[in-house]
Amino acid sequence: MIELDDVRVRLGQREVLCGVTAALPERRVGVIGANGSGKSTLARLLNGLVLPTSGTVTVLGDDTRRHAARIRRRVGFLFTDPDAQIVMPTVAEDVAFSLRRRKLPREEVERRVADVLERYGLAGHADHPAHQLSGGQKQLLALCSVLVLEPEILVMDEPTTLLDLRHSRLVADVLRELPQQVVVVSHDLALLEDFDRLLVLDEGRIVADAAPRAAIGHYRKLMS
Ligand SMILES: Nc1ncnc2c1ncn2[C@@H]1O[C@H](COP(=O)(O)OP(=O)(O)OP(=O)(O)O)[C@@H](O)[C@H]1O
Repeated sequence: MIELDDVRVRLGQREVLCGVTAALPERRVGVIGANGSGKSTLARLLNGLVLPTSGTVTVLGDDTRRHAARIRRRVGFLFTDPDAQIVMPTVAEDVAFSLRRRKLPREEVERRVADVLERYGLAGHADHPAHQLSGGQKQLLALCSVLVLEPEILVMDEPTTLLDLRHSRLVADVLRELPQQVVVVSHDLALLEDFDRLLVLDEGRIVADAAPRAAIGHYRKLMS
């Protein structure tokens, strides 16, 4: 469960979020809105990467201001730019690196890494240099590196930007099947159309909060 209570975020001179309140128990929540409306900032609030200037963000019962480390362990975050997330030379090493703090036996790490790479179509690239993957493959690798940790909540900031139609569908299928709660910021309306709930942001405020059809209708009107 995620709860935002009158959250304001000021970055520099700018009020980026201006009093956002929402309780989000649904399994799949999407966030849409114009460029610069505050979507990424909202996403980053959910794992404590951004702290509210005022108001509170409560995730899995913890206030992000007080329990940032614990929240970061429980909330996986996928950035738009996978290069920001790739840290090791090869694909398999990069996924294994995510597990370094779990102190698992080497065979267990290898098994989990192989499983997740197989699941997302990267098994054939396990020993390839991570930076030589295509943009879409890098995005899948970043997803593997987050999911291997089995986070309780997954937050994704524009996860399909670099993906072709086939891989976008793969991500949509993954999101449909993942047991954990997911919050996805996206301009890819097709990805979100069967979500449980969509928030529409405009100039730092929630201007619509509804099922996808109604929320996307509101967003289209806003953009026309
Ligand atoms: N560190 C910062 N300092 C000052 N302003 C910032 C900072 N980070 C973001 N902003 C501003 O906050 C506003 C909201 O940014 P945010 O990235 O949350 O929007 P967004 O809805 O995700 O946009 P997009 O769809 O373009 O990714 C923008 O006007 C941006 O310029």
